[in-house]
Amino acid sequence: MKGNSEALGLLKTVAGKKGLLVTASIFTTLSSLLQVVPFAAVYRIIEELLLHARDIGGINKNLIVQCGIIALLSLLGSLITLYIGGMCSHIAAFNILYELRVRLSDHVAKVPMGYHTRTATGELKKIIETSVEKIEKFIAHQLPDLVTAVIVPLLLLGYLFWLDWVMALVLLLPIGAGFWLQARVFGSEGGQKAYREFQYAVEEMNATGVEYVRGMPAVKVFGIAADSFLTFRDAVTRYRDISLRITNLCKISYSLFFVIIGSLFVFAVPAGILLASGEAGSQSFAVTMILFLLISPSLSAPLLKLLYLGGGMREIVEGNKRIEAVFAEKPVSEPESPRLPSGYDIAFEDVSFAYEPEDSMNYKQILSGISFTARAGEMTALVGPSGGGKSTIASLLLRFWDVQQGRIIIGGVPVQEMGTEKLMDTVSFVFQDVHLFYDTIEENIRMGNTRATKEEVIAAAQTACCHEFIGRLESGYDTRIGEGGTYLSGGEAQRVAIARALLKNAPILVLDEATAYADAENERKIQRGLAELVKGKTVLIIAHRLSTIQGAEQILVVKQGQITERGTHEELRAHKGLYEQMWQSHIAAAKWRLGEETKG
Ligand SMILES: Nc1ncnc2c1ncn2[C@@H]1O[C@H](COP(=O)(O)OP(=O)(O)OP(=O)(O)O)[C@@H](O)[C@H]1O
Repeated sequence: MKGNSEALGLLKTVAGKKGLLVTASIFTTLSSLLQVVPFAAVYRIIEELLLHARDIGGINKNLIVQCGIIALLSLLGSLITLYIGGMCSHIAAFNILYELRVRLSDHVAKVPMGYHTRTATGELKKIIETSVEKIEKFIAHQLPDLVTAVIVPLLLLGYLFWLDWVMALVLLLPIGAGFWLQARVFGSEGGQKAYREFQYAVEEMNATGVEYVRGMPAVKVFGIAADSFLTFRDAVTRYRDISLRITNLCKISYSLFFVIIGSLFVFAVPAGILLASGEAGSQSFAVTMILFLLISPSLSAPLLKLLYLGGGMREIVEGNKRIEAVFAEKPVSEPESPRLPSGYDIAFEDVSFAYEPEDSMNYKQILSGISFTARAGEMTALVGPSGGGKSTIASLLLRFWDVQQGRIIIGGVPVQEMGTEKLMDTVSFVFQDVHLFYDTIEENIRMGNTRATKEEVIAAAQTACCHEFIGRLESGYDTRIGEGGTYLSGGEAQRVAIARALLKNAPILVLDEATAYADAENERKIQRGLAELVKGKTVLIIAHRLSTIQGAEQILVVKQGQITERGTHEELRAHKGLYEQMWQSHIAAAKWRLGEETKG
């Protein structure tokens, strides 16, 4: 049943280009049929030659020329039909590939963030790249090859049976034995399990390899050599072990298959001699014998191809299973008729949340009973110890995850009922770790609003204090990030993100304040950009430096998933709780920094 549904999934993938694929199959079949015609022509020529062996002059030359022309034209026709079939299958394949990649990328952008946290980047990359690529290989190359590899031997065998069924049966026996040996290994439970393990080992090696390369700074800083990077090394070791196991498993059946199928004529010879002894002198038998010897190698080639195609098929069925698994991942739910918010107040009502489901081993309650209102046009700051749940609160507003209990409401409408598009239009997010895409600076800023003109992009960059450093780059706004060693400093990247958000101009702004870029000049510029950005918006800021949020209308202290204190800066200081302790540490740190600076 399971195998069937996988095959069905595969068929579904290719069904979209049915017309082209049927045309490809018809032309490839036609090409296979035409490949057999020269054998019939050769048969007629040999027959004619033997018939007049003692009387060369009596040979019907016209017949021989006709047969030769037929053989040539058939070969030419076979090539042309193969070309047309190949073109159709390639056009179908690249279109399917394109559609599949677009559908996959759209889908992965719609699934909850939980999926991305669970799934290694390398694994997803392999699915979108390699598994999809294999489908192209299958449709464009293997499907026509498969048609040829099945039809040509069937036709040739049919022809041989028609010529001499006993000798054809002698040839069929080793072919049957060869395939039986293969099926015994790869059809067995052990063989299939080994193959599945092999696929997982390849995937794991891919995923850990990507992580290893991405983690190169840590690898270098801590002096971790490739050999001691345990997960990657383990994955490579597992890949080697399973590859050796599979080689061991199929070495006998593979060698026997190769030897038997590759030397079919060897079986035709003794059978022919044995049969000939009964009909010595029969001319037609001699012709048949010669033809058997001629056709046997042509029979071997497509059968050997079938062996490779079998391996390819297994790979794409496995790859397709993974593609199906990505599609099976449920996207974030969308309302049937999205509702528009009537304002931009944010309200968290008794929100509780855990990243893992309750029955999971890793279950941990992250937020419990969070309730607050962030008013439109005001700044609400989230402060508190590391790991308290501040970023989690912010990401729930964007529906990176859905809450398990309670509601998050914007302008009177629960976020689930707004629809993702409207929600994303309503909220801007400036992350602590800014992600810049491999594109020009201009396009990186324009991501905030794809319809913005160049002038608007420049105006946003000016307000966010980026214009100056962009002007210093050789290609200005056309500089491609990551190309020719052009990378931005943390502070510069943060200002590009502010420019993006300015361009988007959404009424709600979530800011994850950067902690790392503390040099005074950068800090001043970031603050200037931010001051412009927050004007008139509902601002939810995750603050690490309390000085930046002193003026906030509301400060929420989040500790161990709960709001433990709330109020303005003055109210919280007067309360003399955790906020006051944090404030004192902040003052002390600021004094220490000032001391260091004056010393320097
Ligand atoms: N994707 C995730 N999957 C599982 N657990 C997570 C995930 N992200 C965060 N957590 C856990 O949730 C808890 C709250 O983390 P969160 O990042 O919200 O805290 P925070 O207050 O923003 O911390 P910081 O100030 O250090 O950024 C932590 O225990 C963290 O380990």
